[in-house]
Amino acid sequence: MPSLPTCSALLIQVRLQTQTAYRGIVDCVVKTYRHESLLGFFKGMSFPIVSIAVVNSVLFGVYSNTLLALTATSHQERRAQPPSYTQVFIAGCTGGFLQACCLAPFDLVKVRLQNQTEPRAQLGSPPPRYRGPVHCVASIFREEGPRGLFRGAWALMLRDTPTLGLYFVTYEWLCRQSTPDGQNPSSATVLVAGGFAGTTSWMTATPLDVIKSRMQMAGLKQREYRGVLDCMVSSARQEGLGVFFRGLTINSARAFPVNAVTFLSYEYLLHSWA
Ligand SMILES: C[N+](C)(C)CCCC[C@H](N)C(=O)O
Repeated sequence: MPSLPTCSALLIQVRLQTQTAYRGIVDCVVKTYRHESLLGFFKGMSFPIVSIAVVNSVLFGVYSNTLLALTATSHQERRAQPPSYTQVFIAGCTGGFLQACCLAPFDLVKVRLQNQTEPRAQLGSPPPRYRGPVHCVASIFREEGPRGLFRGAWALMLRDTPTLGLYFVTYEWLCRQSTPDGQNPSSATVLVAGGFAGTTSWMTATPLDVIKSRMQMAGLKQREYRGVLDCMVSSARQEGLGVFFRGLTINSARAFPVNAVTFLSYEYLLHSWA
């Protein structure tokens, strides 16, 4: 997960969405590398390494337990009596909503650190605003209050609730399309269906992802927004409708391999524990 391609994709996505200094993906990569060296691409990634495990357990745990409650069929019986897509969607939305609550403060810290463009500490150069994740949490707490740690949380919940519903529906649908009735999907099917589920979900999530990142940066140097709607309207007025698609390419490309592996691990764990 914390590989160079993954970290760079996440960093570039956030910078393209919240800063106007870059002309596109390549320009952002070049400027980051020149100014901050290879290490610059890993900025803000130490917290996500911890939070990914927590957040994914909440998402998949809540999803499968909600499905269990809705259908009253255990995981083993599920291939013979598959849940309806509405049930899958509701369970996905529930998982998405609760994972967003856990993700909010971690994601805020990640975005703030990723947006620091200062090169690594050099003698005589002014230090960056945040020295690291813990210092970042403490500074936000001090400067913006405890609620400051949940800046952008509403936008995050709006982004994740429906799009994670769609995530599980896409996955289930693709698996059922390519698997004979009553059988378990093959590993190849799981990888492809998981990949497409990630890409579809990220494509639909991108407009609100831009708004979420901008709201997380507000309170620092950028202007304050009155809410999600205000941020949408003023971003679109100033930069045109294209603003809602910033980071789309990079989000969807990164999502394929990441979610292919995520679903393969999920299916593997379900079968080895059930
Ligand atoms: C809902 N939204 C599209 C935002 C995320 C869905 C996929 C989550 C996964 N951990 C990933 O990072 O790709």
